[in-house]
Formats: sequence, C-alpha cells, structure tokens
Amino acid sequence: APVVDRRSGNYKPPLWDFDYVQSLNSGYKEEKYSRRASELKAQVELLIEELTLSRPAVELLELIDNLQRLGISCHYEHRIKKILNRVYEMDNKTMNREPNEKDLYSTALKFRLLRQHGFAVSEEVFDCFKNDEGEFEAILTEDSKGLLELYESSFMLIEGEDSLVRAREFATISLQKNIDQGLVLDDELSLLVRRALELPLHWSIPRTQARWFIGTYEKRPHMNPAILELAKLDFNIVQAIHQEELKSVSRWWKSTGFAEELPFVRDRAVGYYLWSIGLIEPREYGYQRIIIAMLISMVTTIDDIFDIYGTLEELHLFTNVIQRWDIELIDRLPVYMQICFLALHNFINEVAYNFLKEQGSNIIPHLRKSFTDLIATYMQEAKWYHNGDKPSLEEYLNNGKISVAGCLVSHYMYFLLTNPIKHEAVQAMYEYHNIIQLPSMIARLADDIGSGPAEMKRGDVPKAIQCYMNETGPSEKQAQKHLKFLIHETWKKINTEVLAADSPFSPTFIRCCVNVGRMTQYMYQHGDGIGVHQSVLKDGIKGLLFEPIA
Ligand SMILES: CC1(C)[C@@H]2CC[C@@]1(C)[C@@H](OP(=O)([O-])OP(=O)([O-])[O-])C2
Ligand SMILES: [Mg+2]
Ligand SMILES: [Mg+2]
Ligand SMILES: [Mg+2]
Ligand SMILES: [Mg+2]
Repeated sequence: APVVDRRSGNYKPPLWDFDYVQSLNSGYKEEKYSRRASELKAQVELLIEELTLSRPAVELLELIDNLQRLGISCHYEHRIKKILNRVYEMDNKTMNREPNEKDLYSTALKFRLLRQHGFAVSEEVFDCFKNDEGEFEAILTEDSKGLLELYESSFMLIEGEDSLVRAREFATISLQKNIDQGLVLDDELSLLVRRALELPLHWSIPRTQARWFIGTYEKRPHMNPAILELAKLDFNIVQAIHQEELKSVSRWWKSTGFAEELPFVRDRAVGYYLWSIGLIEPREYGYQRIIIAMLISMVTTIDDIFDIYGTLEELHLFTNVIQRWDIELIDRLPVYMQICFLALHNFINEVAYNFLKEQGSNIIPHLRKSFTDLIATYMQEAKWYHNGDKPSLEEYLNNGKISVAGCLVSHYMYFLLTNPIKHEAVQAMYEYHNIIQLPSMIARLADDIGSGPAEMKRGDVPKAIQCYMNETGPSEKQAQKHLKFLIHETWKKINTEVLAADSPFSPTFIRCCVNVGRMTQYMYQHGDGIGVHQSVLKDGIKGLLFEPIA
C-alpha cells in the first residue's frame, strides 16, 4: 500500500491516568457530611431571613452576590427571587426621585443582579453618573470598587445598549490603569479586579469561580462562619458526586479502547468530563453529565480523525457511512474507522434506548442528524485543508460554528434535560436556533484563539485567525483583537436571546446552552487546555475535581 503521510497532534499522555482516576475516594460521600450541610443550610436560611427584615437593600444584594460567588445560591433560589422582586418593586416606586446617594457600586450591583435574574432594568440607571457630554465623570476613575461593579454589569448588555458598551470601555481602561499604577490598595479588590479583567463573571462558570472565591471569602474580616462552612462543605460534597461520575466516564473511555486502537487521538477522559461540570451545573443531573462527557469524547476522537489522521479518501468513506448510518457498510472502512463508527453507533443506541424507555419515542434520527451535520462541516474543513483553499472569514465561521460541536452538544443536552420534548423545540434546534448556534460561535472563536497556534504548527485547516489575516493583512495581534470583538458582539446577541420572552426552551436548558460558550472560554483562556497544553488547566482541574477544600 502507498506510504501515507499521517500528521500527529503531538498529544502527551494524560496527566491523570485510569488507575489514578479509579483510586479517587472522597470522604465527603459519607452521610455525616450531608447531615451537617443540612443543619448549616437551615442556619443560613434563618440568617437570610433576619437580614431581609432588618438590613438595607445593598447588604441584601451583597449577600446574594456572595452566595452566588460561593456556589451555594442554588439552595436559596426561591428566597433570592423574593428579595430581588422586592428590590425591583421598591426601585420602581422611587425611580423618578433622584437616587439620594449617587453610589456607582450599589447602582451597578443592583443592575447586574436584577438583569441576571431576568428583571427588566434599563441601562439608563447609569445616566446620573455621566457629565453633560454623556461621558462617565472622570472622578469615577478613583472608585475601583464601583468601577468593578460597572464593569461586571456591562457584560449583561443586550443589542442596542451603547451606553453599556461605553461603560465597559470606560471601566476596563480605568481599572487596568488603577491596577498598573498600584492604586487598588485593598488586596481582595485587587484580586477581584485582576480576575474580572481576565474573564468577567457573566462569562464564567460559577463552579470554577467558587473554589477560588471561598478562599478569598475566608480571609474577609466580617465573613459569616456558617456561610463559609456551608460553602466549603457543599463544594466538597459536590466534588465527591463529580468524582463518581468521572470514574464512570473513565471506565467507559477505557472500554472503547480508543487510546490503544486510535493512538493519535487525545486521551483526555478527565478533560472530557470537565466539560460536563461546566455545561450542566445542577448536581442532580449526574447521568446527563456522564452522557455529555461520553459525547464529547466521541466528538473529539472523530475531530482528530478528520484533523490529523484520516486521508481525504478515508474521510470521504467515513462521511458516506455516517450519512447512510448503515452498519452493513462498515466493512468498507479501515479498521480504525470501524472501531470509531461502531462505538458511535453503540453510544447513540444507548442514549436512544434510555430515552425510549423514559419518553416512549425514538430519537435516533435526531441523534444521527446532529452527527451528519457535524461531519459535513468536518469534511468541508478537510477539503479546504487538502486542497489548500483559503475560505473567507465569514465562510469559515459559518462552517466553524457547527464544526466546533457546540450545537451538537446542545442538541443532546435538550434530549437529556427535557421531558416531555416538544416538536417545535426540536425543529427549532435543527434549524440552528440562535440559542443553539450563538454559544457555539463563541466556542469556535475561543477555540481558534486557544488551540489555533498548535493546530497550525502540526497542520490543520486555516483557522479564524488565518482567515482574517488572509483577508486583511499580516498582523496576528490585529486578528486576535478582531476575534475578541466578535466574541463581545456574539455575547450581546446571546444576552438578547436569553431575555427573549417566547423561547420554546426551558430556562435550565437555555443556561446549559449558554454554558457551551462559557466553558470553552474557560478551557481556552490560557491556551489549549484539553489538547497539547494540559498543564495550563492542571491546577484548576485539581481544585475542581481532586482536592477537597480544607
Ligand atoms: C470539544 C471541543 C471544544 C471541540 C471538539 C473537541 C474540542 C476540544 C475542540 O477540539 P479542536 O481540535 O480544537 O477542534 P477544531 O479546532 O478541530 O474544530 C473542538
Ligand atoms: Mg481539531
Ligand atoms: Mg476539527
Ligand atoms: Mg481547535
Ligand atoms: Mg482545540
């Protein structure tokens, strides 16, 4: 047979192997910890009750913000809604009166929390902080605490809110300057500002923030001991739940034998499961997280077949068999593709089987369609690569927002999280409804910024950076800046979509879709966290999955 040049991803072995994962055994699985957590939950409930009756609104808002940052607000959703409702009603009554204290911090904190919870608050609440020319008053540049809240709030913007675009620019520049000139004297505030400038709250996955914030909260002079103990305990109890799910995924990944049969793919069971933690947050959805981690394992393996190993000839064969979905055709594939196709077939049948038992209908056609659509975009990229074509940025991104697999993951999350499913929602999904495709566009943009350099080195289709440079000139810096601009623009559309009233999807599912963008930005904020540079996420993963908080 002719010698075929196969590329390599130069992927190192996994940082945590099968035996290490199977050895995980958190003490926090024990009943006594859940009992203690229940006691603390009740104590904190009383504390919130007392504060609600006696303290000013800004302290209540701070408490809500702290509970959210500590990762324990899920226990108090009902109470939080009631408090925000009251704050919203009060605001409406006093709205026409000049706000007695023009306090940027409390105004922005209120705006952010109300909008985050779906209340209709206007960007005009910030007008009282502007001068006659409509610019934010210069004096504000000294108020880093207020600026940080203004900065975080500005990421909640929807289309048309130019005042919030200005607010983000003004706050970003002022905060960066204050940090550079050492003007932010409070240690905690300085840390909060640095993290926010890297990744704002609205773009972050709460769980990845909680571990860090618990450590920060502990150092606060007036922190509440019951809240702190609950936050630590709850984090560790959820970590123990996640470890059991990870062990299932790791056993399944080993059973596929992909790492042996397809040695060129990313052997990253921990990384694949990590996605699920960011995508599906409610702790009770363990089965769903395991399936999504298996799904991402399949997607990544097929992605490496298309990007690295398969010849164009073989990729055409594979695409044809996937489109026909006929198991009889398997013999025309090279063995490594037979392994992958049969594993995919088994996986889809397992998901469809569980769905059939639960909802009594057959979704195999949908589960297949997600993959035939995905693989058509993989095939397009392979053709561009092998023919040396240079697609325009727009052409590349229209294909790439699907090929990054965010839409496919959302498709599967819908079937896993929705009971009963609705025909109109399924139809909207496969027409690539905004809530399905916009977070996937974020994923593509973040993925190309993060994994693009290594992909270009080993050989891959021209990524967004290269497509932009082919069109507008040689500066990689300029290209990165443009992609970051596109990320901001796409988030504005996502925020608008989330607030749209007539969605065929549930709020829980919508949040999981938006997390597709958040999780990719987390994975790639320091380069390719799942591929060649595992170490950039190493400490983050250890803190999330392996090391309980002391
Ligand atoms: C889950 C994912 C974000 C998606 C599939 C595997 C990924 C880790 C990433 O892998 P990558 O090779 O960077 O995808 P692409 O650039 O070839 O589309 C794209
Ligand atoms: Mg790839
Ligand atoms: Mg690819
Ligand atoms: Mg990539
Ligand atoms: Mg990548």
